[in-house]
Amino acid sequence: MRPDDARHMLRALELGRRGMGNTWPNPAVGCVIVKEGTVLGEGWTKPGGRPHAETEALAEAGVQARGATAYVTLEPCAHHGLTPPCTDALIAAGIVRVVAPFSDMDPRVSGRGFDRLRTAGIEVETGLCVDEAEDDHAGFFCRVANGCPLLTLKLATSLDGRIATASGDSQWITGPETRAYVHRLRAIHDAVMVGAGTVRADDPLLTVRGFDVPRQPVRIVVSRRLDLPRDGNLARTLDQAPVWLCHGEDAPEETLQAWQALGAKLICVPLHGRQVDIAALMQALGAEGLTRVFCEGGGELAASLLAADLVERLDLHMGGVVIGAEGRPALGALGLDRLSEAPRFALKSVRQIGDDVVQSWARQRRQSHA
Ligand SMILES: NC(=O)C1=CN([C@@H]2O[C@H](COP(=O)(O)OP(=O)(O)OC[C@H]3O[C@@H](n4cnc5c(N)ncnc54)[C@H](OP(=O)(O)O)[C@@H]3O)[C@@H](O)[C@H]2O)C=CC1
Ligand SMILES: Nc1c(N[C@@H]2O[C@H](COP(=O)(O)O)[C@@H](O)[C@H]2O)[nH]c(=O)[nH]c1=O
Ligand SMILES: [Zn+2]
Repeated sequence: MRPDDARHMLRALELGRRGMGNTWPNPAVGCVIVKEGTVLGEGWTKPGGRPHAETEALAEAGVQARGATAYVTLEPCAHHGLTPPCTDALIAAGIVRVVAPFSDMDPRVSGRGFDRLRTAGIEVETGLCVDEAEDDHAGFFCRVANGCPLLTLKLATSLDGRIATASGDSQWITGPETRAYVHRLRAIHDAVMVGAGTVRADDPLLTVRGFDVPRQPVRIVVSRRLDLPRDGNLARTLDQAPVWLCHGEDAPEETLQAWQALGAKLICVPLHGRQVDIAALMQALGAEGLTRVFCEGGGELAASLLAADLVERLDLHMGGVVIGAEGRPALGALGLDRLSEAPRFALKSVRQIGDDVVQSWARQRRQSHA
C-alpha cells in the first residue's frame, strides 16, 4: 500500500454511497482515477445499475488515465452484461494499478476481474477499507449469497416501547428532525415495506420527501387478501413511486385485477398458516433484484421478520412520550420460550436527533452470551 491509498479509497467509498438505493439489482460502486497525486476522474454507479463506476471515472479522466491508478470499491466486472466488462475498459485506458477492498461475490465476476487485470500486467492490490466496503455492499452480497435483500427494521417507539395508542394513533411519536432523517434512510434503500395493518391505520405515502432523489424507492405492502383501501394515498400516488403488493394465493381475482389496473405490481407468495410466508416473500423480493429493504412496521410484520431471523439491522427511534400498557407493543408475539433463542443485536451507534434518541443495532450471529 502507498501513503495516499486509504484517502483515495475513502473518497471512492463516499462516491459509491451516492448510488445507494437506486442501483439495484447492481451494487453501488465508487471509483477514483489518480496519477501522481492528482485526481483525474471520479465515478459512481448510475441509477438502474449502469453505467458502472469505472467507465464513468475513466470517461472523465480521458487520455490522461494512461499510467494512472484506479481505486474501486469492488472488484471490476469481467463479464459481458448489458455493458462491456470494466476490466477491458481499464486495460484499454492504460491503467497500471488497481486498488480494491476485495473480490466480488457475484459468481460471474468473483476473482475473474482481478485475474484478467493481472494477466494484462496491471498491479492489483486488495485489503484496503474492507469493513467499510463490506458494510456498503452488504445488501448486494446478501442478495447474491442468500437470495434475499438485506432487511433493516425501523420502529418509532415511545419511552415505554409502544408504537401506537390502543386506538392505533401513532402520528407522531418522533419529532420532525427524526422524521426528516427517516426520509434520508428511505432514500438509501431500494424499497420501503409495511404490513397491511399499517396501511389500514395510517394511510401512509412512504415516499421520499423534502429533497430530490434519482428514483423513489419501491413501496411494498404485505397483505394476504389485499384488503387495502383503493382510494388511499398509495393508490393515489402510483404515478410518483411504484407499489408492489405481496399477496397470498387466495387473494380475490377481482381485487388483483383492480390493483393491476391502477398500476400496482402483484407478487404472489405462498402462505404459511394464515399469513403470507415471510421467508418466501423475501426470496421473491431478492428474485426481483432488490438488495436493501427498509421495513417501517407495523408490529405484526416486524415480529414475523424477527421470528424468521430476517432482520439484519434494527433502527429504534425513541420519542420522549409514554403511552402505557394499553398501547400497541413494538412487536407482536415471537413465540420464544427461552432467552437463549432470542435474536440478539449489537449496538452500532446511538445519537440524539432533535429531542429523540436514535439507536442502530446489527444482528449478532455468534452467540456471545453464555
Ligand atoms: N410507530 C411506528 O413506528 C409505527 C406504528 N405503526 C402503528 O402500528 C399499527 C399497525 O400495526 P399492526 O396492526 O401490527 O400491522 P402491520 O402493519 O404489522 O400489518 C399486519 C398485517 O399484515 C398482513 N400480513 C400478511 N402476512 C403477514 C406476515 N407474514 N406477518 C405479519 N403480517 C402479515 C396481515 O394483514 P392481511 O390480513 O391483510 O394479510 C396482518 O394483519 C397502527 O396503529 C400503526 O399506526 C405502524 C408502523 C410503524
Ligand atoms: N409514527 C411514526 C412513524 N410511522 C411510520 O411512518 C409511516 C408514515 O409515512 P408517510 O406517510 O410517508 O409520512 C407510517 O405508516 C409508519 O410506517 N415513523 C416515524 O419515523 N415516526 C413516527 O412517529
Ligand atoms: Zn463494471
